[in-house]
Amino acid sequence: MNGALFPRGRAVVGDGAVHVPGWLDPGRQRELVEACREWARGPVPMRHTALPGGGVMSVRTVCLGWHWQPYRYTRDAGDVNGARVTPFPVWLAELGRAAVDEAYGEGAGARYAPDTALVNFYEGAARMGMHQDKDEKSRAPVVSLSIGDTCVFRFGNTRTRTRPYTDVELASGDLFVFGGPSRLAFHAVPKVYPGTADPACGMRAGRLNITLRETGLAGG
Ligand SMILES: O=C(O)CCC(=O)C(=O)O
Ligand SMILES: [Fe+2]
Repeated sequence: MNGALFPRGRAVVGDGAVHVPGWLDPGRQRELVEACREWARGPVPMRHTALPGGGVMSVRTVCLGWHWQPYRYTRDAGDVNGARVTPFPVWLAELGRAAVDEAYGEGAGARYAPDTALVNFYEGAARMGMHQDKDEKSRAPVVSLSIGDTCVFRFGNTRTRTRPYTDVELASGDLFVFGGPSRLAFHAVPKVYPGTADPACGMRAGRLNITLRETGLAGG
């Protein structure tokens, strides 16, 4: 229950969108934080993604398996240092399958084969505006894992970047899966609450979010 005064329950936020609070225990969170620290070192360093309009994203991101840059996936990080991205670990795909099982029921994750992860680090005033995850050819679910500070995760609809949407608090250890009719729903992180992370998660400050996806792209 994470010591919360009001234990947060599992919630279906939309058709195919499931929030499972506290899915990762503190030991698993610390392992993921350690892995993220390693991935952030390179060969492609964690960076503020440059946007086509000239701005940069406020979060810092490092990718596994395939490198995402607006708005495509490549093996090499042409917009950073040209290096090939860190391979997608087998154990992370297994965690993804367990997450899909947890969200949709035993066996649902059997064929889930994520081949890319975006690791986002939010510190200070970093946030993320309303967008769809639509650069993947596959429409397999997105698995989202959160560690560190609690945030507001805004989960909207597939038609507009405006209402109706639901604001959900994602805390350290929470799982959120969106697939099926919700796969292309607009979503955002309008706010992170600084200093809300339980130190047992392995982070002193900031928020980590790892999304697992299937690119639907072949080979390498
Ligand atoms: O940080 C989050 O919870 C969401 C991240 C996200 O939407 C993305 O990386 O596309
Ligand atoms: Fe997203």
